[in-house]
Amino acid sequence: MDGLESINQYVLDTVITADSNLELYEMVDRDEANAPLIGEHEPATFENDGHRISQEHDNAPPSAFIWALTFAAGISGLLFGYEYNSSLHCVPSQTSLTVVSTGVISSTLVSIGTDLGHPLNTLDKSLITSCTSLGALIASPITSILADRFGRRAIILVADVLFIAGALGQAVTVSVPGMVVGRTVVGFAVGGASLVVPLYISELSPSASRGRLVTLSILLITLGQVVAYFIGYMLSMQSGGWRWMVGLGAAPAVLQFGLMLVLPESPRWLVKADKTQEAQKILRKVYAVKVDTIVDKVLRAIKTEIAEEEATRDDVSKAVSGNRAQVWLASIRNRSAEMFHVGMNRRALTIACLLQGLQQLCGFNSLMYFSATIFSLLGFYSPTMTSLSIAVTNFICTLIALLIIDRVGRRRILLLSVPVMIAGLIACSIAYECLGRPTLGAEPFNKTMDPDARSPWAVVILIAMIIYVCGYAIGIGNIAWQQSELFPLSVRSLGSGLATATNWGSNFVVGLTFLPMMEYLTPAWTFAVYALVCAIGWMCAWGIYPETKRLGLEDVRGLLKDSYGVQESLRRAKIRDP
Ligand SMILES: O[C@H]1[C@H](O)[C@@H](O)[C@H](O)[C@@H](O)[C@H]1O
Repeated sequence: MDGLESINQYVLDTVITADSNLELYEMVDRDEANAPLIGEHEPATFENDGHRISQEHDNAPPSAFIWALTFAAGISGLLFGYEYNSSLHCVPSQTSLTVVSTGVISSTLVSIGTDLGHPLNTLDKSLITSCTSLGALIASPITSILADRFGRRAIILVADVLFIAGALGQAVTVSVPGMVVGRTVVGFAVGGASLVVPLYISELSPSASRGRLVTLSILLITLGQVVAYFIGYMLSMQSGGWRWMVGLGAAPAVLQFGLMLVLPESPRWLVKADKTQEAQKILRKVYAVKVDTIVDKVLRAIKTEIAEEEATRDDVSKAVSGNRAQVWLASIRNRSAEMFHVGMNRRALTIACLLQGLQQLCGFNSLMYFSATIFSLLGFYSPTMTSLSIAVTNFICTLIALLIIDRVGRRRILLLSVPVMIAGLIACSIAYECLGRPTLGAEPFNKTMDPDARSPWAVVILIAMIIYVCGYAIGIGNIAWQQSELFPLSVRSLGSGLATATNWGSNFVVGLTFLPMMEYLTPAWTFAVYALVCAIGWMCAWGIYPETKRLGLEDVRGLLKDSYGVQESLRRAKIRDP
């Protein structure tokens, strides 16, 4: 047995023979902290008993407790999808493109009309539709800091209160400023929840089902979007139906608030907050085990990670003194410095921002929100139903992603699905071109087509859009939200917050540029630009996104220590999944 093997053996022995007595963890000293963790750094560990233990556990299905917890936390996703979509159903968009289509059956299902004191002008409409994304953009980095200080669960509870206040505020408002305030409050809730829910779920999930469980919360976003269509459609005949539409968002938030009161905090956050006993209790429920071997292993890995982080922090940052606020501010400064100065954290941030940027800059949301308009311009009899097919496809394909993500792997799914998106976009672009510029080109882009004169190319566009949505939903639509697993505990919340802000920032940019691009660049070129964005994103992901399926959260950082670890991750994935 050489030196390395004996260290591994030592680690294994400690893990295998450890009883549940937590004093063991108080013994984590520097030497132990330096030893490679099971599954980390050294390939040899994958062939020994440690791997067997972890595989046995890995293959066990997630416990009923963790499914229930994920559903409860995922209600935020439902709210995110529903609330975000509902404003787009209530407010006609600001350009002639939609104004014309409202005359047909438009994406504007339940219109505000003059209910806010006067007919909405362009500025009102822009403010109402954009303040939610802006609120989310501001809230996500701030929330990331608060989630470290107060815990993940506390943030979900606060987000629920904001969802309720924002939804009710919008439902009763009689003025445009009131609506803008309501939507901004909802934006804060969406920003906070979209960051913290995947973070909370990934910190609670067993490694082997982490991908699936995080994807469940994304599935609920897509369900929220479908529900928004249905409710909008059902309320479209009633005057003031929009008030019900936005106000209904409060109901799931009340339910989630109640559920979250009885659900536990993230065990990783608890260990960091020196509440190891509590963390151990939660992990036992998560893994549904009577014997503590796996629970001990996970706890030990978390403790070791924290010990390693402490050891690498310089003395100046450790020696912060002053009142509580000063210490807190200093710790935020230190964490930000750690985020950007430590290579492994910087690499994690680059990957996470790349994926979130790609998720939005590929144009998906604008295409989805304006699909009814586009379909009415293309001469479909029922554009609302046609665009509902897009939302339903998004939901079904996210469900497929949920079923395969932990088996096929994030990287592989992403690299296979982005080309499908590109194919769909190029087909859309060509079909628009073939449809002929005089009808849908730069000048009369907003001219509605007579259904009887509908060209077969319109059907090609519908099919191509569905292909694009399939690629999106199976891949980047949910893979970007696996972001939290890339970061070590000390910067996990901050890193996820910055990546989430990249998502909302890009969402905002696409929202602003989509319609001008459609009008001035023509639809064909707009689709071509999105295809180019996807191609660039694919190349970057191919170069820097490692495979993380089934790796423990504490193991992922080992991959990014000295490089992006793509080759190493593929080698490990092969060993884990021969
Ligand atoms: O992951 C979600 C999901 O794919 C939604 O359908 C989309 O609207 C969101 O922007 C995205 O973040």
